Amino acid sequence: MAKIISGKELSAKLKLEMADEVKTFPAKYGRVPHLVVILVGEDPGSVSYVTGKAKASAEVGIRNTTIRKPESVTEAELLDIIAALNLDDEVDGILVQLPLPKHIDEDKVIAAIDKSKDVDGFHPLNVAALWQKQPCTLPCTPKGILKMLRTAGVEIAGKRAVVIGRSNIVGLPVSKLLLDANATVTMAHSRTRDLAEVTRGAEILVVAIGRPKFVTADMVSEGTVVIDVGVNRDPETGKLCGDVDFAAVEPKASVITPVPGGVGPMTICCLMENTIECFLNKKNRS
Ligand SMILES: Nc1nc(=O)c2c([nH]1)NC[C@@H]1CN(c3ccc(C(=O)N[C@@H](CCC(=O)O)C(=O)O)cc3)C=[N+]21
Repeated sequence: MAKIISGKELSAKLKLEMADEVKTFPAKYGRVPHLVVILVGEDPGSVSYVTGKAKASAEVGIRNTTIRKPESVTEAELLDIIAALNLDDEVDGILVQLPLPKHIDEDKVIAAIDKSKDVDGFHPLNVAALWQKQPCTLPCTPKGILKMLRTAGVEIAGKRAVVIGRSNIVGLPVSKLLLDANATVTMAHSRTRDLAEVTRGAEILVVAIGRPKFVTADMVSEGTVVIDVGVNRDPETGKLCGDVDFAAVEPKASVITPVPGGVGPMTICCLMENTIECFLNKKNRS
């Protein structure tokens, strides 16, 4: 039987702690932190995530503005909105929900956000700072994963960690954080030969490839710590499921995260934390 790390419970506890802190801000700083989320289009997944972010903001006492634009919005219009938010002293965090429609250059939009308001940690200057071990805003999902590992008492130093997936938002940064925590990190992906052989060597396995129930019991060794970053629809049941076949893998794992209720809520929790950090950095600069 594995120990199941509940991201839902951990994030609830952390949000309460943040709410206590945010309560003290109006007296100290004259206002609470303000997060602006930009949502383009009507994708039900994106709408649901953005709703989750607004709900968490309310719980923590963070002011949340969601700007909704139609799928047809132009890149220029989006860049104008970001430029105005960059200049607005009452805005601490800017998040552009991804993915964006194909006619918009995502990299250009992310780079347009002021680094000091980049609560996602996606800006090239934040990415560079992460890889140079300089102070930076950490991307929310990798940050949440490390928090879960620490809370569960998982020792990282010296361990063999395997990360499946090499995206800018999860695979690459979580690999870097594990490396900084002194794990020996293998970055595996869709083109890795003998993937099961590689994953069987993992003591910590982080899965972020976006394929429902991709990791099966034969790919995991007894006692492995399994972190499931997937948010997929099960093609058979239509229910939310991870990249890991939880029912099959859980009995072999020592520690495992569920979907839903695992990494997802921690991602949102870290977004709240990053918004508070950006707010405090600004207040301490002025
Ligand atoms: N600029 C940007 N920043 C992001 O952080 C970002 C993004 N774009 N685009 C999409 C991905 C995905 N993501 C999730 C956040 C929370 C849950 C989450 O809380 N999931 C719940 C279930 C939610 C449900 O029921 O649909 C859970 O796992 O328990 C999932 C996925 C953030 N992302």
